[in-house]
Amino acid sequence: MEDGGPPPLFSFGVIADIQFADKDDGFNFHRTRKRFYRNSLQILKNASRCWEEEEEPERRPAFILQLGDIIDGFNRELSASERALQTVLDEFSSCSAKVHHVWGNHEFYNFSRAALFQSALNSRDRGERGAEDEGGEEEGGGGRGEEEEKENSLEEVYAYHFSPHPKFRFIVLDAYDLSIIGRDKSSKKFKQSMKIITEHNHNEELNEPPAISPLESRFVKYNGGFSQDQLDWLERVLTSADENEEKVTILSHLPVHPYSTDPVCLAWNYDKILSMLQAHNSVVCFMAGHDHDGGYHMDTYGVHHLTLEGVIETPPISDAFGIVYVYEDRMVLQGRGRISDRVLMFR
Ligand SMILES: Nc1ccn([C@@H]2O[C@H](COP(=O)(O)OP(=O)(O)OC[C@H](O)CO)[C@@H](O)[C@H]2O)c(=O)n1
Repeated sequence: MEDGGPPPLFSFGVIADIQFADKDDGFNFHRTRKRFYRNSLQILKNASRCWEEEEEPERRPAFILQLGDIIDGFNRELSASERALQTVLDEFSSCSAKVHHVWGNHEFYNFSRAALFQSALNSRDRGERGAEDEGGEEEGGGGRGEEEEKENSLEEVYAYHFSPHPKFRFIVLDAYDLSIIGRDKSSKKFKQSMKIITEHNHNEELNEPPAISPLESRFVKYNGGFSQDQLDWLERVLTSADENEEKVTILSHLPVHPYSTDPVCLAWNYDKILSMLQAHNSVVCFMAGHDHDGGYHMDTYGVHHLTLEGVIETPPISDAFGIVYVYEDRMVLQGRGRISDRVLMFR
């Protein structure tokens, strides 16, 4: 694809739901899909090799997007979370590009939110602007008390943005900002999240989807949503991107368009974020993981919703990763294995 034309402006690698565990193959909850826990590392090796093989500087990934669920929750019960994470990170480090990590449900099965902030999975650089830097507070903050500091740390959001090339911006979102996994039970956000989920899901087991309608099925414990603070921050970042005529790609573990995924994998308040994306001309693409079958939809506003097929449910004869080549007017996804090639024209 694109042979003989001008080189891209820059390129990046994509991969989702690696869910590595040093464990024999198994199945998803309903035993409809096989999960290849060990082979997922082999697919990551294939990806690293492929990303490193690119020789032309503009085609070599400038960065990698890891869309969440880097190791499987089973590691927790095997007391192997740290070891498994290190194994996967070692594999990523054989690749010279910086990895931007998105957090998914399996991150929270293995680690507390506080531990994640301290870990290598916090890929936000010092220079990158995050949600708490742009909260609209007066400079100096007015001298917060100890209690307020404690409360704020419980409410922390893992969301930031970066610009790898003039006029292009990538935004990492925290889709488990509102969630009953990963939030401290004493936090306001946990209580708010419990209220949201129990208003919609009356099952004793909150991982069991409500059967009222396909869209309502998203109110499960293994999903989450975006707090109003995070949405307000995103609104400000997108307004600034519109003014600067940037092209914005948003990254989240959870998809937000019902046609880009099985609705059971949607973010709880997908509708709020969707209308915001559609109102900002700068937004060109929303990338997610979580639904291991993958999905794609270009909405009526021309925003591309790409849900990447998960490594964990990819049989050893195949692959699941890609390289995206970015041009002035489009992004060209070259997929490997079960990920399809796609041309994503900018609106
Ligand atoms: N009906 C269900 C479904 C799941 N569970 C339990 O919920 C946890 C998370 O499920 P799991 O399928 O492992 O989550 P993934 O993020 O790997 O996959 C998301 C989508 O399924 C991909 O398409 C787990 O503990 C299940 O046992 C449940 O109790 N009841």
